[in-house]
Amino acid sequence: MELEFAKLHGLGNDFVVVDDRARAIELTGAQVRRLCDRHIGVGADGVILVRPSDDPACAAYMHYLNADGTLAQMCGNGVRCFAKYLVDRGIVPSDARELVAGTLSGPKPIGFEADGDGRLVRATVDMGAPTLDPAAVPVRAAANAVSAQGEEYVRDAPLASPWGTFRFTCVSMGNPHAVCFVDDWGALADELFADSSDKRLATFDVGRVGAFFEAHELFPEKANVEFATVGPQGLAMRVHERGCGETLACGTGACAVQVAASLTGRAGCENDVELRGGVLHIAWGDDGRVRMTGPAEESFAGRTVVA
Ligand SMILES: N[C@H](CCC[C@H](N)C(=O)O)C(=O)O
Repeated sequence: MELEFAKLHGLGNDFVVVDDRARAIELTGAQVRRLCDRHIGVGADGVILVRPSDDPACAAYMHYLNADGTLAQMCGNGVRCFAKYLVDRGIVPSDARELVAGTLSGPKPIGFEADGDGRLVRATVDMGAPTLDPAAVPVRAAANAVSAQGEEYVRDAPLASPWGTFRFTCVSMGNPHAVCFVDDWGALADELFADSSDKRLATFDVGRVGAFFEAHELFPEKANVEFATVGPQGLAMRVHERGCGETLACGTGACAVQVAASLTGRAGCENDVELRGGVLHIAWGDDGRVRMTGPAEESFAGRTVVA
């Protein structure tokens, strides 16, 4: 099958975007994996199919597939790229300055800035309210689920691993996240985010450690795994994504880190979140909704064949 595609990214979290408004494309897991392969395919962290929405309020529907071919409920960087795809191609007028994206985790209102050529530059996505109920994240209830603001959630749950015990706070942004703050690791926190040649950095492989917890029995639908720290400039994180591996950025992950930092008293409700690919601004509002602001860029467009 021949596919026309556009390659877009949000802070280096990159996607193959395909216009499927004709609702004519069904990709197998093998086809998605081939498209995302960085040697024999286009190369990406995921595939976005732009589909018609059943909801008249939505400009279109984002069907998101991870690089391993699995379906995901939401993609924060992806939905900004999805909006850019719609605006840059005139599917949504650039002077509209807002649109609603349909997603598996519900409609997401998006406000955007366009440049003089009518191309989307930055967007603020209303990601909705986080879900903390363990059964809904989902995460198997852990002994240390604590009540906070009348809610039960999994807070700093200790999980053993070959590399030591990590404590996770579990949040859903439509998709499951396990957030570990390394602030109590002292020096390792700095090395985790520095390009240190220190041997401990070599042994602490975010991808390897993340993969261990991604598939942990505590997470029935697996989990996106974030390692974060709190600094004077705000929050910093690295992420191992479910169905993908370590990525340069993760929008829902940055939202989950912000929520977990606030819940556990480590930070206020609005921060810059530094990722390897750049900075997102995340605000958890008084209305309980999380808003994410960041860029979206198009790298190239092309045509490819998937068997
Ligand atoms: N791997 C995620 C989906 C992509 C999320 C990420 N790319 C983002 O920007 O939110 C999952 O399986 O839930």
